[in-house]
Amino acid sequence: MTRERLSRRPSATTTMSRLLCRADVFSALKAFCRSYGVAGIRGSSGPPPCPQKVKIVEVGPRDGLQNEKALVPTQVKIELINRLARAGHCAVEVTSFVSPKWVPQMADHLEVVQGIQRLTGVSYPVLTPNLKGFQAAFQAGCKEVAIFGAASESFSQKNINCSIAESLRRFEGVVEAAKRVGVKVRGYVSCVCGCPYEGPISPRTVAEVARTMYQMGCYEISLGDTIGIGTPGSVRLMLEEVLKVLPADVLAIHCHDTYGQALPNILTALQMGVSVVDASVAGLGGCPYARGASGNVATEDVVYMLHGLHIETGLDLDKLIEAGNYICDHLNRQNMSKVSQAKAKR
Ligand SMILES: CC(C)(COP(=O)([O-])OP(=O)([O-])OC[C@H]1O[C@@H](n2cnc3c(N)ncnc32)[C@H](O)[C@@H]1OP(=O)([O-])[O-])[C@@H](O)C(=O)NCCC(=O)NCCSC(=O)C[C@@](C)(O)CC(=O)[O-]
Repeated sequence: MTRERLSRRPSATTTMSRLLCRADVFSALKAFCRSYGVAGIRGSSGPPPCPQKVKIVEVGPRDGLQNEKALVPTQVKIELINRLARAGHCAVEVTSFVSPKWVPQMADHLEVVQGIQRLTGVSYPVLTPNLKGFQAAFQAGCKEVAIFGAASESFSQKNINCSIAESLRRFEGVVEAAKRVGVKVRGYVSCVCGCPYEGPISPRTVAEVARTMYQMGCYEISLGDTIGIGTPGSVRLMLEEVLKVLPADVLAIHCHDTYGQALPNILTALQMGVSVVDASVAGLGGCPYARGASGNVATEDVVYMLHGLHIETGLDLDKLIEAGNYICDHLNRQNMSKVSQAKAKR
């Protein structure tokens, strides 16, 4: 070994202090992981139990656009949906068959479902709050619908103008009608980590509403942190309760990013066995009846994280970014995806 290389070697004391320093950081990380129940730091509790494949349900054209102030032209919505399907999505939620007085942005639901180019293997669910919405969606050729309930009484009243119990009665009618004609039904439960009107929501209520909707006949229950208030800690507590009554493989997680917690919350759900994630291209979104709700987690950011974890999504990130930029150009608004922003600067 040359003198120069020898002189670059750290002394035994330096090496020891570096190791000690690393040991401190490592045990701090392990303590953090234990207290927040995050597996995956080697030496704590083994490798992260994340699924190898994750299904992403793209909700941008519905959840993303329902809150836009200016009406988005129908042709732009159709082009967005087609681009999202071509990016590799297997599920794109396209619109809502709700009252146009309540959500004017979704009033063109019929034109949207009839205008899109349907790709084989892709499902195009729509929201239906009641039988009227279901019948219109079915007549328009929809093969999958979603009913949307809540774990908060106040939110249920504000969003669909009825109590939780009444909403469940209405949903029963929708699910029965759907079963008769072979239409698949997905269920949403909103406010699973908190409500904009009531504050904290009991995980037991979330579990109860989720179980009732599943037993009714929904094939999957999407748990919505409507105002993005959850943290990995509260998401874990909520999921622990839901997992007492439903298996992880019938659950999806639906996170808004109001407090910047969406990605860690999703990771927590994945580590608890959930393998379906709702996301919205370019981070569009918010609920018109949830004051303070910001956009959903950006699909591009979820895909970047999942691919970084070697988890398959079937999505082409570049095409997704192009779809996000396409809609942001039309809306004349900033793309909220951190990944798209970073790539734009390179
Ligand atoms: C549920 C209703 C209709 C009740 O609203 P209502 O006023 O109680 O309904 P109604 O039965 O008394 O009827 C009133 C009028 O609405 C019409 N109507 C009745 N039903 C329909 C229908 N399906 N489609 C079209 N029109 C309908 C009906 O025909 C009548 O028309 P009018 O006689 O006045 O001309 C209303 O509250 C509504 O449309 N709410 C939708 C709210 C909404 O879409 N919110 C956003 C989606 S939820 C969300 O974003 C959260 C989620 C899913 O992403 C997950 C998360 O983040 O947590």
